[in-house]
Amino acid sequence: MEKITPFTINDLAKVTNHRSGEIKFGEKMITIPKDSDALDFLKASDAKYVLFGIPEDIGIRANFGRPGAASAWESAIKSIANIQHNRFCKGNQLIVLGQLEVSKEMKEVENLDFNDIDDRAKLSQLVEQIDKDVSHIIFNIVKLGKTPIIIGGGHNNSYGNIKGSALAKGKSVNAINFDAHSDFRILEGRHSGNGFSYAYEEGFLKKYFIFGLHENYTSKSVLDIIKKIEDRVRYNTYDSINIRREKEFNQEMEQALEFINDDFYGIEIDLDAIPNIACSAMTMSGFSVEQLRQFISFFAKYKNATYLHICEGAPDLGEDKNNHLIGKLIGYLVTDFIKSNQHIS
Ligand SMILES: N=CN[C@@H](CCC(=O)O)C(=O)O
Repeated sequence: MEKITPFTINDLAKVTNHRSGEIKFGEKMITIPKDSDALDFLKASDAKYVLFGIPEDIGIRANFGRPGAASAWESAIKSIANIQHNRFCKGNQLIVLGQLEVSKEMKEVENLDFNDIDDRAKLSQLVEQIDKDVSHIIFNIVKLGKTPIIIGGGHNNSYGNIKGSALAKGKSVNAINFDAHSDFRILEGRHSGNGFSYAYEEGFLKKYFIFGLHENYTSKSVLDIIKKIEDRVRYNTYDSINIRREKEFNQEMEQALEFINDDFYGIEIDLDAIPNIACSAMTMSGFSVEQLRQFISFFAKYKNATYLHICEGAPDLGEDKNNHLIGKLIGYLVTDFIKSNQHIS
């Protein structure tokens, strides 16, 4: 776990806005004490959820996307620290582990150009390095029986989440992905558009359900590939649910659950499925924030739910005056997950 920059009690105090008569998450969340071994501390702690940030957008750069997702972690932790600790949700269920140390890599990619073949190869190599670190950290958290809540970063990190979970569980795992895109693109070198196809190909991902694909942004070749493996990879489309109303949102969630709930599963949330959220692939059409919150609440309430990953939000691509909103949204999603999951032992 040497690639983690811990989030200290002082860091937490700095982002918590104290108000008399109120108790904020930042006053109750648990941090790893200085000089203590993170794994030993996690093992001894009663808290079930481990919050971990991945402040990178290298996978997005390697996918010809718009950088900015590296800023989501800072925005999210500031918002989460200021959620009220009360009877509905308690801050002391959360251990703030810290963030993946990627500052050197982020510096290295600053001037790389996707259109240059050598630069592109370099970007993919760095994504592979991040994959190793993420899978190692997720492996350790899941192995201890804890539930990681991961704030990205690009959707390339689905690979490390799935691999780490599979290694910890000793078998391949399932995933449900709330996303406008399949991220099941060809194995052309790692980037944010092929985390699931690499995890599938390498035997870490067993069954995969993509919830709410945007028909306009899914290629014929990906649709053809998925069709051939429909015993293991299924999807529905946003257009068929919310536009043409051929399918019903709640029934679709039930069907997706039936598909993935035969084993451990990860919950993957790509914020580019939600309209007007600053993201690399920002959209004006998609499921509402309420539908996303209901989705997380629904899939979190089963014992097979192994982790939550929220990614691709990019406050740095948003309006200056309201760049706290993505963090605030992530705060809602994190607490929706915990509220629904906390009763499972
Ligand atoms: N994680 C996002 N993946 C999408 C991005 C699409 C885009 O940049 O337009 C994909 O590769 O399909």
